[in-house]
Amino acid sequence: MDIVFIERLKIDTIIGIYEWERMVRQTVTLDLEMAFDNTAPAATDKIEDALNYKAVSKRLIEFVEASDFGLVETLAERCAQIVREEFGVAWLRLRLRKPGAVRGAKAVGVQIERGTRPA
Ligand SMILES: Nc1nc2c(c(=O)[nH]1)N=C([C@H](O)[C@@H](O)CO)CN2
Repeated sequence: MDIVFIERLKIDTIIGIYEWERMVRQTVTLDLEMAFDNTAPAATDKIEDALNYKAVSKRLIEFVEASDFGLVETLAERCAQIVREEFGVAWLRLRLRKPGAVRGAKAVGVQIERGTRPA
């Protein structure tokens, strides 16, 4: 199985369950591993045949910047849904970090896997 990945995509958004968190934008980061058969783009050298990581990144930035969820779980789930449905990704692993949310921790967050992992 091939993977196309995006590492530490930084996005500012409204996220959090506390009152103060509804009033300031905080940074989250996204790591994505997306299953994709890269044999076609490798053979044609055409971006149309590839899973375009720039296009995925732009779409997620647009979505996350406009969102205002309470839980990181909800935001992660919605991002995974967009990638799977709009970019035809059969399986993905997504890690959403919220740096600085807990004193003493470098980051907190969630990691989810969705879809069926190809052989
Ligand atoms: N499992 C979760 N726990 C917590 C979340 C969350 O989104 N998922 N959020 C918070 C607060 O918003 C926190 O990030 C502020 O410090 C607490 N626990």
